[in-house]
Amino acid sequence: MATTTTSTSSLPYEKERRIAELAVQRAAILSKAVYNSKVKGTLEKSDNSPVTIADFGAQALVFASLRNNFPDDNIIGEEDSGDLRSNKELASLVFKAITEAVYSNTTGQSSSESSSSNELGVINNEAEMLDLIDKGDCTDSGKGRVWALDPIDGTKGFLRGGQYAIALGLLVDGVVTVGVLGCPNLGEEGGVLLSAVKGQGTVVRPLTSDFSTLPDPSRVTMNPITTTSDATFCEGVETGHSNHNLQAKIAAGLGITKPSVRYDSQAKYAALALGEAEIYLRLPSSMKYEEKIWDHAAGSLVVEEAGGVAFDMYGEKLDFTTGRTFKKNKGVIVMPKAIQEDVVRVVREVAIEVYGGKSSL
Ligand SMILES: Nc1ncnc2c1ncn2[C@@H]1O[C@H](COP(=O)(O)OS(=O)(=O)O)[C@@H](OP(=O)(O)O)[C@H]1O
Ligand SMILES: [Mg+2]
Ligand SMILES: [Mg+2]
Ligand SMILES: [Mg+2]
Repeated sequence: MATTTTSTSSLPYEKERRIAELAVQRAAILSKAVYNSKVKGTLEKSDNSPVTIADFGAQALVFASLRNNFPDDNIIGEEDSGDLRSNKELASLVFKAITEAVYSNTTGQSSSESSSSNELGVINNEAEMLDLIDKGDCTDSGKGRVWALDPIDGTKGFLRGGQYAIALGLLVDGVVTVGVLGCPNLGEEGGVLLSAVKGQGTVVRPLTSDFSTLPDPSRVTMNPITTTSDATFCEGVETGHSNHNLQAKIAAGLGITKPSVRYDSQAKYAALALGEAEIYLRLPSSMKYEEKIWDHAAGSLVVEEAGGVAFDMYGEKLDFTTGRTFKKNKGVIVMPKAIQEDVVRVVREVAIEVYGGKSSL
């Protein structure tokens, strides 16, 4: 990892970055508390994917911070309160988890929390929590300021003690302008918090258990490789989310022989920004699946500001203007700028051969 210390001064989107970092850090503290408790409250959603107390609680906490500081902004969030309104017992467990992890005196964090809780927003009761969770129902991502939140990305990874991320991005007229990724199981003990503002680079800090503190940032840049055969892939763990056989074919085309790093969630983007790997490939297992914008907003900016690019599998820019899901993109490839031509050429050829051209979308 290449790091240099940066200094802070008044910059565009400074407040957005700071509030987003603190909000993600607070949600990370909650997620760790849920992981360490016996009750995870896991439910299966209609698409057969899991959701837990940590997903609902993190969404409520981050939205409390956004509503408190940027009340006019729109929000897109992965979760809604439907499953909690029909399961009062689970709703109470989510509120209890938030209260114990964030507001209770027993955590030893109450003094720092009380000084920052006004700024980060307080959730007073269960009804307020349920209403907050539903603030993420925006469907238009293309105009004005819209936050995109994945409260727990990689819920399966979270449940098995693997990688997961709390991912928050701010779109301004459909362009990702601020991106924050909290990765509690990545890098150093306690995890890392990465953030980027468009045009200002990417920084990393340790995630702390102190609600009001952001440790000093260090600048991060992707590994400056210039030859594809020097690259390591970062791939998903879940075989159903990405076509790993095709990825092997692409590896051969690029001369890549090193074993892939396998992580759940947007921790893959973080791994690239931190120099643990160089190429992230996500080829669709089904052309019917539309990628969610909250699975890529924060991560794509974190990588781009560290010297990379994020495209679809046809080598075109990710278009975040199409609502809650990508309608004009299939598959995602991420790499350092220096090798983008070679990677795009090889992936595009395979994509056209296997899935058909872009006109088939
Ligand atoms: N079929 C299919 N194809 C592609 N993606 C899917 C699919 N089904 C689910 N999802 C989304 O994958 C998100 C988790 O992605 P991961 O990066 O952790 O998966 S993987 O490890 O790379 O396979 C996961 O995010 P979370 O629900 O936040 O965990 C889903 O939004
Ligand atoms: Mg999910
Ligand atoms: Mg996700
Ligand atoms: Mg999620």
